[in-house]
Amino acid sequence: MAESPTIFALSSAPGRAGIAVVRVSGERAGFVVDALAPPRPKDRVAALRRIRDPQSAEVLDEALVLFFAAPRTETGEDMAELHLHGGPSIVKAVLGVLGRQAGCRLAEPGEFARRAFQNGKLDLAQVEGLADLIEAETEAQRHQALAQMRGALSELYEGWRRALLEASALTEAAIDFSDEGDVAADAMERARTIVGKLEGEIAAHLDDGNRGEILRDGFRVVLAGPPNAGKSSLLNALARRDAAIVSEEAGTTRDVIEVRLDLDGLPVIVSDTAGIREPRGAVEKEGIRRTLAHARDADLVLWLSEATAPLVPPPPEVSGRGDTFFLPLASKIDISGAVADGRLGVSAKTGAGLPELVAAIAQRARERVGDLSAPAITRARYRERFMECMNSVHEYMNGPADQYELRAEDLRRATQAIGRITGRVDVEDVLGEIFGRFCIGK
Ligand SMILES: Nc1nc2c(ncn2[C@@H]2O[C@H](COP(=O)(O)OP(=O)(O)OP(=O)(O)O)[C@@H](O)[C@H]2O)c(=O)[nH]1
Ligand SMILES: [K+]
Ligand SMILES: [Mg+2]
Repeated sequence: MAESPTIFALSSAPGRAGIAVVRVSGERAGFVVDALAPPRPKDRVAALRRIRDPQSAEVLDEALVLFFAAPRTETGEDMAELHLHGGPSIVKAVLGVLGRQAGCRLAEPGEFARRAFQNGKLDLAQVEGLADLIEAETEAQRHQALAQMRGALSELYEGWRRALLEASALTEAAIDFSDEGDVAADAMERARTIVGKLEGEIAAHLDDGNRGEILRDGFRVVLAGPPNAGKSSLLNALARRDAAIVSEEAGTTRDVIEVRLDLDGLPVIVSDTAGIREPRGAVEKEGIRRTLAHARDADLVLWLSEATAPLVPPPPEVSGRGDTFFLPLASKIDISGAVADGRLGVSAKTGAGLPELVAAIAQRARERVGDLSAPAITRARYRERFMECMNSVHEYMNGPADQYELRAEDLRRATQAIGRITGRVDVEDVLGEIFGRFCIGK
């Protein structure tokens, strides 16, 4: 087999910085250090070295250099790190010299993680945990991503896959002993017990109120209500900046405007929307359509109307999904004073009621996300595979038990569906999609 190219990339953020870390991975990583920064440091020991262009002998920088021998490395290959001074021209020069070394080329996005996967260092669910960890903005997101990267989901899913393999072995035994009716029936009965237990566990995992995905992607709050209720003013007060245009003219907001907040470590996305009324013109009509579409998908709709006006009844898109998704608010209580009709009163102008509102949103988000330590589905990709798995499991449980071959096929499909999540089976098709979303150097 031809030697796979040695890859390199800037792994720290681009731009001016105190330090820039360039990583190298592959069979030639050690030779690269020998050529650019001799002598090669001892395995896993940092050493200060001059970085030179081996052709011109020009000194490019003085840097900390590390060499890590395979296989105890992140990618499973030989790796080197150059901790350069973080000037863009130094980084550019060093990357240029690396590109001229035999067998070396710039890494593609996600290629370090891809090699870690291919060398069995991480499975796919762990790789996706790593991607989430890099993206994490809040504490709870970081916890969830770190647990996933360290294998919390992988262990759970592998356990289920092993149980399915055990049931498969029993079903195969039934096929082998099909002319000994008792033995075959007994094996099928034991397999059925295993699959029945699994069915319950996966059903519970699927029926999680999307809490893992909400934590990963954010709890979606939509501000809606009649025009001029003060929605944009409230958004700005929550975001503590002028994110949306405010004016006394009804129908100011047309496009949906989103701000991301960190409430108690939970990611919350608040959207300001167009006021709902009989639209005047095509643009406002489209704005209202967008408001209603967002309200239907929201985890919580804040229905805002002025404190002095009685509660305007919300459209069914807003109220139809029940109280869990709906919180009525009374705005501008600096003018009217408190309200007595059960609405939570707020003033964007004075800030009155905002701490209570923030607490109420955080409370709802916490309820939806639930126990943060229990592993939850974090991606639609996993949910889809589990639905496939469950279809086959249902076939298995409900199909005639004495049709052993058909039941064995059900289990094969169920096992394969779970295997696709962690990358145990034919995964080439999903690899590009997953690793391509990483940035270069990861
Ligand atoms: N006194 C007082 N005035 C407010 C408050 N919030 C908003 N207003 C005023 O009410 C008017 C409408 O505010 P917006 O925030 O634009 O209302 P909106 O609901 O976004 O309006 P549309 O986008 O047109 O639907 C503006 O003149 C604001 O200054 C408040 O808490 N107190
Ligand atoms: K307005
Ligand atoms: Mg507005």
